Amino acid sequence: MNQKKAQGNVLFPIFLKIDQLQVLIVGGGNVGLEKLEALLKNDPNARVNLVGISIKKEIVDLSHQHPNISLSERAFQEHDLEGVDVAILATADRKTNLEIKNLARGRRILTNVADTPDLCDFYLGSTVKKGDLKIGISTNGTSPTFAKRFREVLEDILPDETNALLQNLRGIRDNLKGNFSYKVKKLNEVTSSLVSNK
Ligand SMILES: C[C@@]1(CC(=O)O)c2cc3[nH]c(cc4nc(cc5[nH]c(cc(n2)[C@H]1CCC(=O)O)[C@@](C)(CC(=O)O)[C@@H]5CCC(=O)O)C(CC(=O)O)=C4CCC(=O)O)c(CCC(=O)O)c3CC(=O)O
Ligand SMILES: NC(=O)C1=CN([C@@H]2O[C@H](COP(=O)(O)OP(=O)(O)OC[C@H]3O[C@@H](n4cnc5c(N)ncnc54)[C@H](O)[C@@H]3O)[C@@H](O)[C@H]2O)C=CC1
Repeated sequence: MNQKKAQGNVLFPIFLKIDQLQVLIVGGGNVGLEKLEALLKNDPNARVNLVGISIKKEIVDLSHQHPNISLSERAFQEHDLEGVDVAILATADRKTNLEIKNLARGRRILTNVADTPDLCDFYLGSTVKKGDLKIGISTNGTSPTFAKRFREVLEDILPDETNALLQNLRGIRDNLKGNFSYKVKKLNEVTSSLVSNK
């Protein structure tokens, strides 16, 4: 058995500011569209350039609604990687994906190759959002369908007031005077009822 699978999920989660980073998507088909939608669902101001020999109408429509999306309807060219922080490869051609992945690696660009876990530097996850709260779900590539279903469960059970609670806590946090450990103690006190009524 693969050593990584034996250890469980060793992926390190981070939350990216994709309105400040430049994302490249290569491929303008169904998967390119899905990945673009995933980015825009998280941040409508995501900065994305999408390159595809042909580009689906739905992608063109999205680009009209989002000022930070640019489209290049042509084959990928190496200069498309200039200034790119994160790349998502979604052409239907494994060889093309591999070639672009190697060029991206040479530039130390973090790359996701749809459908090809072996070539990915990172995986996309399912995400749940309630105002300022965001939960990322990863199954280590084991079952994206589980990630999707679990997202739906969390979306159902998290009350809409979750964000109001977060904002109240922000208000308390902003008004607390004192050193770090005092603040931790106070914030633990006011939130203790969230965990003690089991
Ligand atoms: C490794 C990973 C790499 C990556 O793409 O980043 C990957 C890989 C693969 N996906 C495949 C298939 C499907 N992927 C989905 C859906 C999602 N896939 C996503 C992420 C990931 N998919 C990464 C791991 C995430 C994790 O750790 O769980 C989500 C979470 C995020 C997103 O893509 O935005 C999004 C749900 C978003 C949501 O709704 O919340 C569905 C379900 C559906 O569409 O309804 C199916 C069909 C059913 C099935 O196969 O399960 C296949 C086989 C392809 C084939 O057989 O041809 C592979 C390749 C392989 O496993 O070898
Ligand atoms: N991980 C995932 O979630 C999934 C991944 N996939 C895989 O993703 C790949 C793409 O699938 P689809 O979008 O459905 O295919 P598609 O055929 O609809 O789209 C492929 C796109 O890539 C473009 N393309 C091809 N060569 C190119 C090049 N050299 N430069 C720029 N653009 C180029 C085409 O013009 C087209 O827009 C397939 O290999 C599929 O198996 C499929 C389903 C799920």
